[in-house]
Amino acid sequence: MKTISVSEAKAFDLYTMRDVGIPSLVLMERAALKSVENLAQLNWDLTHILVVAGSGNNGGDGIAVARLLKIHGFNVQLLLVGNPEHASIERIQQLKFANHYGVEVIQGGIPDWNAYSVIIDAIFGIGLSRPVSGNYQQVIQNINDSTANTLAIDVPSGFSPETGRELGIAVHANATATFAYAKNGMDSTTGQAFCGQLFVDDIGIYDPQVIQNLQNK
Ligand SMILES: NC(=O)C1=CN([C@@H]2O[C@H](COP(=O)(O)OP(=O)(O)OC[C@H]3O[C@@H](n4cnc5c(N)ncnc54)[C@H](O)[C@@H]3O)[C@@H](O)[C@H]2O)[C@@H](O)CC1
Ligand SMILES: [K+]
Repeated sequence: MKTISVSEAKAFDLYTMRDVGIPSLVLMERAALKSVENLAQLNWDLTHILVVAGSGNNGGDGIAVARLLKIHGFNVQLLLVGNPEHASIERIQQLKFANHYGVEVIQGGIPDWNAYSVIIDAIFGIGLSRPVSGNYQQVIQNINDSTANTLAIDVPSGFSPETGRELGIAVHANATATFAYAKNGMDSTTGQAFCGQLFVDDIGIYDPQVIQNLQNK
């Protein structure tokens, strides 16, 4: 299985948005569509879904997933974590889209984490850059302690694709929908323990070398 580093993943994202010109939101929508497709393939009990969204683009992916699930009539709720002042542009836009569809955003804490049959982990993706602490740590602990099945978006939050281990604490996902290519460390035994069943989803982001080869054909 081809695996890439975080810097490669970021470089491929940038190449796709800047050199190819596919907008970030388009990639985000494709990531959300694929994640919902993966969720449908898992045959899990989908009666009560919680999406936990961070303040970056991983959170943006998660909010888009919540919107799609809402449109399809699922009982889905959204918990926003992180500082809204630091929210990325796309994450703000995704919340606007979700509000248009009336996606329920939970204010305050979660009374019972075991009330959910599925938790979607969209806290951190490849932007994780330091050990998880504070409220994030508590939320990830709650996710791991809950009886729900967990689907991680792109990377289990807190898992470092650089080291293949957790940075402080990481989500133990039952499944992970990663985009473009598997990330380094995901194919190690620890990586598999954190990712669970791995889906590698094509969302239109490719290694530039692959594109060069096509152009030279
Ligand atoms: N436009 C794009 O680049 C795309 C990005 N995508 C998604 O966006 C993700 C990357 O998004 P971002 O780069 O916004 O980063 P993340 O959403 O992974 O992380 C959010 C922010 O958390 C902060 N952070 C990092 N470690 C932390 C810690 N330990 N405690 C507290 N805060 C911490 C960082 O400032 C980071 O920007 C990917 O994993 C993927 O899910 C996909 O939608 C594909 C398109
Ligand atoms: K995640």
